[in-house]
Amino acid sequence: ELRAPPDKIAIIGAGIGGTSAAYYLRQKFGKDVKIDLFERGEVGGRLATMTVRGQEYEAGGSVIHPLNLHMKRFVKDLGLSTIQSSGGLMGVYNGETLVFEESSWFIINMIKLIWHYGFQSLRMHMWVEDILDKFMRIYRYQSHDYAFSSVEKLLHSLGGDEFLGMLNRTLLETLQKAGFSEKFLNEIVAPVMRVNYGQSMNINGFVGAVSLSSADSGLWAVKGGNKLVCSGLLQASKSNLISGSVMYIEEKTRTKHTGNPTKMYEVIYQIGSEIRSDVYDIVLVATPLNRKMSNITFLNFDPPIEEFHQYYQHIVTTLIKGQLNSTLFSSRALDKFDLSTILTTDNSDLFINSIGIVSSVTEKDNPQPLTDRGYVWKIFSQEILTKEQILKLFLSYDYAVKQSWLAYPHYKPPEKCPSIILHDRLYYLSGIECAASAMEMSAIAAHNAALLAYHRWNGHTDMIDQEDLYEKLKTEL
Ligand SMILES: Cc1cc2nc3c(=O)[nH]c(=O)nc-3n(C[C@H](O)[C@H](O)[C@H](O)COP(=O)(O)OP(=O)(O)OC[C@H]3O[C@@H](n4cnc5c(N)ncnc54)[C@H](O)[C@@H]3O)c2cc1C
Ligand SMILES: CC(C)=CCC/C(C)=C/CC/C(C)=C/CSC[C@H](N)C(=O)O
Repeated sequence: ELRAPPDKIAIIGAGIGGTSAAYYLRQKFGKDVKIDLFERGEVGGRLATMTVRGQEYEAGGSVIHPLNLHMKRFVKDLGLSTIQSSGGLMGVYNGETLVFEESSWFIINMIKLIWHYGFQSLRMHMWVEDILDKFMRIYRYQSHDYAFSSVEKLLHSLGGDEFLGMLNRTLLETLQKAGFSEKFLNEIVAPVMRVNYGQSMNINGFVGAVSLSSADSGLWAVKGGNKLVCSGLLQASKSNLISGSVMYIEEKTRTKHTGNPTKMYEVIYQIGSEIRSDVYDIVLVATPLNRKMSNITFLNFDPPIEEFHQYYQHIVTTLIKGQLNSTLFSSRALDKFDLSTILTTDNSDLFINSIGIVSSVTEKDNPQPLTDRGYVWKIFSQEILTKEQILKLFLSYDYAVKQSWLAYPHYKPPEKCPSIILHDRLYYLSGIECAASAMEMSAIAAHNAALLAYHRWNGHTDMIDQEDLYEKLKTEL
């Protein structure tokens, strides 16, 4: 039996987490609930574009895995189009030389990989596929409406103790134990961690596997920019966008129309210089809770809401239109240099994590030079590049634009993930980033939080934290 739906729900943050939460909450609670979505910056959050010579390029979250089914579903439901990310040829630079270079011939590439690393590349592919296979169980659970009250319980339901173990050990320990060689780890795995998460192989094994899955074929992006998914979900959910910054959330007792005193949440926010507030039955926080990023204070909760101190990694995205100084990486002249992405090994002397040619958000998979003076290159670095560093990388350039991010958690296993249930009807989505930060992870957390809020509202405890779900759903068929 269902209780009357809540009157009002607040969501804080209009990135992919907050907007997909609005979408799923609307599906569960129906048309009558009022959903307010608070955003202090741009809708999209870490999905954003930068403009170079009138063309837009992804500056934050850019590629989506072919098996990221929530993202795929959003694009379909919202009537958006996709673009395949081709990537081109990749090389790995160690500060002195290219230690590995892809070939455009599939067979030559295979021979090169086997020559350098034996069959480790194939073994790695199989290791990642096995993890992805288990990870995919989440779609089955969520399509049957099951929810989890913690990130650890969610991961355990997917991959049992193996997944929890991955959260508690470094990728390096996990892969060394699995028998991968130092050479393969340093020359192939570490560069993938640097381009994706700006960190070393000391990140947890789970995020390491997510990162390695980005080497699969079939990656894609949304035509016009990935952030279109967020604006589309906002519109489709018929939520009310409030362009303000949430400062406090306070527990309050209010007498509702039933005449009963009810615990509610007051959200106090700032628009320009004006402070306003409103009360809600349910609140979802869809932004990392720390002083530097969201700066939200919880008032008068008993017991108090714990403080979160997750440190987020600083990453700079720089887009440069220019002619690469290929001699920095190889003795070959520019016209013989066919790499379009250069990853780097874990070398502290290097001032970039990666550099690669990028397509605009409207181009098909084959990037074109904007003029004969060069392609647009995307560089990831730990710090803002100096003019001297840019001039080292490019023979000439005529446009540069940058964006600094507190991009993703600084992973340091063992990871203790923050609670999803912060208080009776107060939920936290972004804690899932402790396992891995990616668009799909935020969408999964959003679906889970919407289901959790719905079942807890209606007292459906049997739909929460069910053990052995995989077996149960198998026999249900
Ligand atoms: C450079 C970079 C590259 C990436 N590449 C990829 C990739 O290729 N593929 C992939 O899957 N993922 C990628 N990611 C990760 C992905 O972008 C994020 O995991 C995802 O976008 C997080 O979405 P979110 O909604 O959870 O958080 P966010 O996008 O951070 O949204 C939170 C929102 O809350 C708002 N907010 C914060 N505090 C307040 C407040 N007090 N009041 C009101 N609003 C507030 C913020 O302004 C923000 O818009 C990348 C990230 C970065 C930075
Ligand atoms: C969640 C699962 C199962 C898969 C996601 C795989 C994926 C697309 C990971 C990428 C994560 C990430 C943070 C990438 C950052 S850099 C992306 C890209 N190389 C770029 O150049 O922008």
